[in-house]
Amino acid sequence: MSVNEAAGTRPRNEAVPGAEPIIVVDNVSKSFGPLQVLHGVSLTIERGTMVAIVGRSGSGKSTLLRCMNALDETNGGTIKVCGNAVAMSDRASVKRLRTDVGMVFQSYNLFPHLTVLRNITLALTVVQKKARVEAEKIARDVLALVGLADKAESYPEQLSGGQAQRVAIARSLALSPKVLLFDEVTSALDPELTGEVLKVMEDLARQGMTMVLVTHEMAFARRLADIVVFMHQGKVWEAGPPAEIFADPKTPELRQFLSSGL
Ligand SMILES: Nc1ncnc2c1ncn2[C@@H]1O[C@H](COP(=O)(O)OP(=O)(O)OP(=O)(O)O)[C@@H](O)[C@H]1O
Repeated sequence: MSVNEAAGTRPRNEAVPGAEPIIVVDNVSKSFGPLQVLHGVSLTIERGTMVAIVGRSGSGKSTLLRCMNALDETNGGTIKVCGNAVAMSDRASVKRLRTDVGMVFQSYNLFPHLTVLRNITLALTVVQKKARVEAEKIARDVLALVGLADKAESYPEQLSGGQAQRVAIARSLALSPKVLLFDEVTSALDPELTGEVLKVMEDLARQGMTMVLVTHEMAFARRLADIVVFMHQGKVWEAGPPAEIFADPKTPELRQFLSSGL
């Protein structure tokens, strides 16, 4: 099953001819009380690309991602997702955003009393009003996509952390999002489980899914991201293809970040 047929399979780190912007962040600021966390952030994310946001702890990476998905309100600037202006106060805009964007968090947020299959079909039947048979077909398809076809009847407590995170990814995929946001999805996992989640993300990227990830997995970003965004003190400090960002950092802040091994 292809997650984004229009983009198709292609090698990573290659520009998509005629790519269209899916997310446009323009001069966005965000404060929590007196603490200003984002300072005039601008960023364009094109369809079919993987963008990795990296930077030190507290540099505003997760806040930016949450603003893109209307989980945090901006204080200035604009964000458009699939042409839709994001505004937490506008219910229609948030509803549209929820169909266009899937988000996967560090914590898997699975319902413990529901099987894996029901965890995935829930939104399909309740939100998308699909018939149960159709919802289960979709759920089984996405479970196969993340390599967990045999876990449909399991309960979350019977899964490893890596499997639970793959179910969380499958649950997002089931809703056919146009873009997937990943917020440090491997940070809570042991190193041996991290690899299986990254493998699923790699497969999605190779199939052309538009993905934005906040990550500390620098080797993954270097190998697979089309664009790496380095955030520092609430600003986009440097952004570009991995070959530029990793091999030819322009600022001492990025050089220091890369050499710190984070
Ligand atoms: N809901 C909130 N209320 C108050 N302060 C917040 C809130 N969310 C984030 N912050 C603060 O905003 C700053 C940026 O946080 P953010 O989580 O965006 O950073 P980050 O770069 O993602 O860090 P990490 O890599 O540690 O997750 C931090 O100082 C954090 O304490």
